[in-house]
Amino acid sequence: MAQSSPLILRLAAFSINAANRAGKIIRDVWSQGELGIVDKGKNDLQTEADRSAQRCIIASLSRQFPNITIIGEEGSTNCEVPSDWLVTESDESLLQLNCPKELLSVSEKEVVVWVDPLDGTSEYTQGLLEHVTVLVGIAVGSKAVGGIIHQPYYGHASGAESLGRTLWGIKGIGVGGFTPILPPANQRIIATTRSHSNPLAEQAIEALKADKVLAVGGAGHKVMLLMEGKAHAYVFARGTTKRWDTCAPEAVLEAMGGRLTDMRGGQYEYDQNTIHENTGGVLATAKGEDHAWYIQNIPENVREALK
Ligand SMILES: Nc1ncnc2c1ncn2[C@@H]1O[C@H](COP(=O)(O)O)[C@@H](OP(=O)(O)O)[C@H]1O
Ligand SMILES: [Mg+2]
Ligand SMILES: [Mg+2]
Ligand SMILES: [Mg+2]
Repeated sequence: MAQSSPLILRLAAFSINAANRAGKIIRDVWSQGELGIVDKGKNDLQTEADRSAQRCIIASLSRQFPNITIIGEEGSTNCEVPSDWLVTESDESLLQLNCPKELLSVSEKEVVVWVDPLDGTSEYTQGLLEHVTVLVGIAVGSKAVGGIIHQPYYGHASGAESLGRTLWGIKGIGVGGFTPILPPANQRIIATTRSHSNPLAEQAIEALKADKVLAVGGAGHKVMLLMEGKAHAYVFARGTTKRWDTCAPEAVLEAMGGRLTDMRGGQYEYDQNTIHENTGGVLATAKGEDHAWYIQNIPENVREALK
């Protein structure tokens, strides 16, 4: 790895390969057919794919970057992993990018990486494989600055021979791995949860009078819909996603001009001492300038409930 590249670029370049490796583990667990499902709470599933993908990512990252803080959804994990899960190479194309001044001299101690090894577990267990993503979010201080979203089953529905793609974004640099498309003007398409709604979350969606509501799995998947012009907003008026669900999606979306905040427009913090719950819900827009409209049109009782 080119040691001369700034840490943020080396970390993002390495995380791309780690997320790709985790995606292969997710496909392997699925095709072997033993999902090993555990319910961590109420409708809060974990599978062997979540556990193994997290071990792969954390073991690989912590060997390469021993002084960064890594927080993964599936808790502290045993870092002894099969040798073929250990990633050692990076996606070289990122190392040549121009790094913005404010990120040039970031040190490992300032970095927190938020890992969601498998986002959309509920949908994964039901075979809705295109909803699944692997999320690696990079925070400096309390800000989400970079994100990797790997979609292990991209191409599955169209019968593609080689599956998977990896999207990335770094604030101040831009995005890669896909072509950003703005959603159609004069329409309102809203993406929301498929498996974790409640009456308050439904009330918020109804108040926004969408032309179409897309109820799909995964925070990563919903933000991808915004980035590819398939939805205008992602609205989830419930405080049950966590920082690893939003760190990478926020960074990639904001690197291309969108926004992701709580339902009142407040930015989440991603430093190592922050709480994990996104207690204020999730509001993301493809065009950041639309954000204020959504905040204004979300009923006051919903915003109050998510304080
Ligand atoms: N009530 C709840 N309980 C557990 N997890 C929840 C939840 N509401 C949202 N989440 C998690 O937030 C992410 C996005 O939710 P959704 O797909 O419903 O929009 C998923 O991440 P994971 O699949 O990584 O756990 C989901 O499990
Ligand atoms: Mg989960
Ligand atoms: Mg998740
Ligand atoms: Mg997960």
